[in-house]
Amino acid sequence: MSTHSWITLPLDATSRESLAASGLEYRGVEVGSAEFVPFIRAIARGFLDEDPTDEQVEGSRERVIDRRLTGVYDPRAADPAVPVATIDSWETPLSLPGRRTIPMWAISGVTVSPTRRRRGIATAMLEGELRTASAAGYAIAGLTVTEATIYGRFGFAPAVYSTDWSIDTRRARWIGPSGSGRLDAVDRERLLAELAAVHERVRSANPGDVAGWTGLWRRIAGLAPGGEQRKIRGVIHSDDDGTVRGVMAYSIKEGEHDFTRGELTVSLLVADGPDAYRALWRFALEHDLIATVHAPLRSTDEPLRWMIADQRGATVTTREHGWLRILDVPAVLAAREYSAPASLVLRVTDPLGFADGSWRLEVGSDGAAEVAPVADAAPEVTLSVQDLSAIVLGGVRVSTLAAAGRVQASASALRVLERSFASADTPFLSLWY
Ligand SMILES: CC(=O)SCCNC(=O)CCNC(=O)[C@H](O)C(C)(C)COP(=O)(O)OP(=O)(O)OC[C@H]1O[C@@H](n2cnc3c(N)ncnc32)[C@H](O)[C@@H]1OP(=O)(O)O
Repeated sequence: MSTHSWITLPLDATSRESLAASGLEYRGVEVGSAEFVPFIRAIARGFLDEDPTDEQVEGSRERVIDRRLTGVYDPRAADPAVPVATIDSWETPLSLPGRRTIPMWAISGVTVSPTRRRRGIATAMLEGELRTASAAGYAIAGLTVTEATIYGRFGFAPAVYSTDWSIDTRRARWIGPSGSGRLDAVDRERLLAELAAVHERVRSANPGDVAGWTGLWRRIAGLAPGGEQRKIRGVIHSDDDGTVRGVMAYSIKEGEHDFTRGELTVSLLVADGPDAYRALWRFALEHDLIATVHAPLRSTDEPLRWMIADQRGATVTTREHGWLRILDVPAVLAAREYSAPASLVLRVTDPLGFADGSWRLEVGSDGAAEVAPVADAAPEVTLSVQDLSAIVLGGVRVSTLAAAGRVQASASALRVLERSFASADTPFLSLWY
């Protein structure tokens, strides 16, 4: 059984009391306990999934083995063993500009029963998570979302955007350079191992990325129970020395009335270097009988755009994806690397208090920052914790937020902040967590 320190942290007393005032119990759930099965069934109900089979419930033990599971129970409910609300959380390294990482409090599995919605249960759980994380010394929290309307009120903001690609293969036509190395089809067990290994090697170069986990790799590799897992196929790219440099999990939908109109969906493509990146994309785009390639959750800055003859052959939609919430301003700002010197006082507003205050940011020519609270200096930049969380990876420009009326600063302060916060690596999060 897992013994990670975050799993055994006490439940937040304020949330426990506020839920108790409504007759609800706030309880931790152990993965090995009898409460686990109804907990997983409640999550499935909350996410509008089918009621999971026993095999799927068992499979999900591995998915959440490292997580802190918390349920809200109503003793008067028809079945009081089924929580009326769920949430799970765990520590994961968050990649920051400069190939640094910081421990992040990741949150997932937020559901409230449709019979108990809009009574403040999610608020109690989320504020409880933030207080627990902050008290335990976590400087930042993060999540990916079902709806972009839920988490702003808790201080979260999108810091990583993603793109979904739909490529007409004949029109787009591959014109990229060929690289060295070779491609091999692999079975799903090997696919799982290579997805985990290559992603682990490259994630620090992608600000906003987090560590994967076994249950995730099993699902992406087609080894989780249920669904259309047997459709998943895998291909790896090895360099001339035989080292695996890239891996792609994909599935194919056969053309129904015309065999040449098949569709290939890239569920995950991870490349450690340009040769693997090129070879895997070329494999997808030049696959026989494939008219359309779908690739969700790609970067906003894919070199692929420049490797096709007709950029309009690819329909690319952009969406917010990775949401962050700063809890400790000095710790987060000092953890990343900066692109240019800066000396500014930032006034950060935070209705929940964690990040509220005035902070002097001093960035030296070495790209390192020192951050300290200041009591009496006039702020040069005033922004909310949401806005600071949005810009912290360098993927959202502070001048964009200022133009949107969200950040107040002089033009010169904005320029300094923007140059300093720019990241050489584009933020990229290829996973849902
Ligand atoms: C990280 C993740 O797990 S993302 C997954 C989120 N979960 C889902 O999408 C599953 C389906 N939805 C649900 O289970 C619930 O509707 C939840 C969890 C989103 C919200 O739970 P509730 O207990 O109803 O939220 P709660 O009552 O605390 O609402 C707090 C505030 O958020 C607002 N709110 C809640 N849900 C939404 C929403 N989906 N869109 C917009 N506003 C919302 C409420 O109106 C309320 O606003 P107010 O404070 O101004 O009155």
